[in-house]
Amino acid sequence: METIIDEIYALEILDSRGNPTLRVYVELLDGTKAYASVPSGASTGQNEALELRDNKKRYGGKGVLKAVNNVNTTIANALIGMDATKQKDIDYSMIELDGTENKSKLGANAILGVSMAVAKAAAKSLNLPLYQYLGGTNAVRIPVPCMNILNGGEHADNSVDFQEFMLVPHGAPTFAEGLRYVAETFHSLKGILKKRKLATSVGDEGGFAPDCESNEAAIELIIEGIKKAGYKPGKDLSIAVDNAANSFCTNLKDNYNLIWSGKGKMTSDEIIDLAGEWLDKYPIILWEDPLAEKDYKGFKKFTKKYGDKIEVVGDDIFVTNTKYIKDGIKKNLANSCLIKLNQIGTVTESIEAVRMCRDAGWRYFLSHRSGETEDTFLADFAVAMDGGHLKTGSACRGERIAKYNRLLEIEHELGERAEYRWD
Ligand SMILES: O=C(O)[C@@H](CO)OP(=O)(O)O
Ligand SMILES: [Mg+2]
Repeated sequence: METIIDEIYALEILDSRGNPTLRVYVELLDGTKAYASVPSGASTGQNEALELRDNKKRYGGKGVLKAVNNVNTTIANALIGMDATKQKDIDYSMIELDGTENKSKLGANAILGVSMAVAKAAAKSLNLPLYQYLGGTNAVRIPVPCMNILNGGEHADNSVDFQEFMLVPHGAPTFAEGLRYVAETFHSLKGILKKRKLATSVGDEGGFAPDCESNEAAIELIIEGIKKAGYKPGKDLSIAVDNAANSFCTNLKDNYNLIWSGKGKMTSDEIIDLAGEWLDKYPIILWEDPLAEKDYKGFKKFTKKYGDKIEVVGDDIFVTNTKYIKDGIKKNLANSCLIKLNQIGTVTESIEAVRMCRDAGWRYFLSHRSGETEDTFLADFAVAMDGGHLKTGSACRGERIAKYNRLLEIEHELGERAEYRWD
């Protein structure tokens, strides 16, 4: 059969932070070639699948030659001869081959690279765009681009504790227009920052990283930017926040310390109340990781209080793992889950996580990592998963723009059939 895997090998390449990652190449018997590159996070959940690093001198211990070797030997030996269109069989063969709970033997980075490259090769061989191969003929919804416009926390060295402030162009008629709304606002915010003599340098995901007097000051700047660009906050564009609360919680449970903004120590209840004040004042429609990953009590309370009004997304708490999502659904810890392919390590398991959310009536939010490459797999995957929104950084970094540009291409290709809506 033509879609039989004939060759698999990996290379060590660099990601957007200048750290090593893997690119995996797959070749099929019919001569089809495809490759995929693996992203990497900075603010990670404790239960994420393991990213295998070399711990040697080169690249300060961050090399991935062990993972490359695992692809070139163990994984290649097992998968060559298998049918690339049998994604589930391929992914579960690797899971079995690894045999650990968190993919620590072969490395989730090694496994994911192969998983994505196999999907790309199969789609190419069948002459289907990747989004259609993975999502079927109904994969026509282009996700609302939640563009990260201001960075803090572990993604920037400024005085903002909350990691991400995103613009959500839900009032736009199409993806292309939505992208224009957010890119124009990005530039208008730049103008405001310049005028105030605030830094216009950017964080890891390309959002601005100025020193702000407080977290509130950051959000006020964004609202000013929206208005200056000629849009109505709450109508054309709203705001999404990712606290990434793990990064300012000393015990991952209930001991918060907002160092940079000077707010200092806060309890879980105080964070929840602060969010309530913000929700009264600002057009926020989505809040990710408002609390740390072990703060189940806080998450539950937050969702009970605000879950009717906004999308409450769990990232570090669920790590794209059905084991934790299932528990979260049972306990009503959130009403949405972030989906990051490398948190779990295979395409199949990411699809299973999406399916579990859908079955429970939850939303799911497709996401890049703060360390990325120019790979556009995520754009196609987001359309295939039909979740309606994705986050993949700002308007000024190539590795993020590659995904947005791919979505423009998909919208163009779908023409009249393309859909764009928030709900
Ligand atoms: O916290 C997050 O949601 C992500 C992506 O924005 O960051 P990182 O990849 O560093 O975990
Ligand atoms: Mg997050």
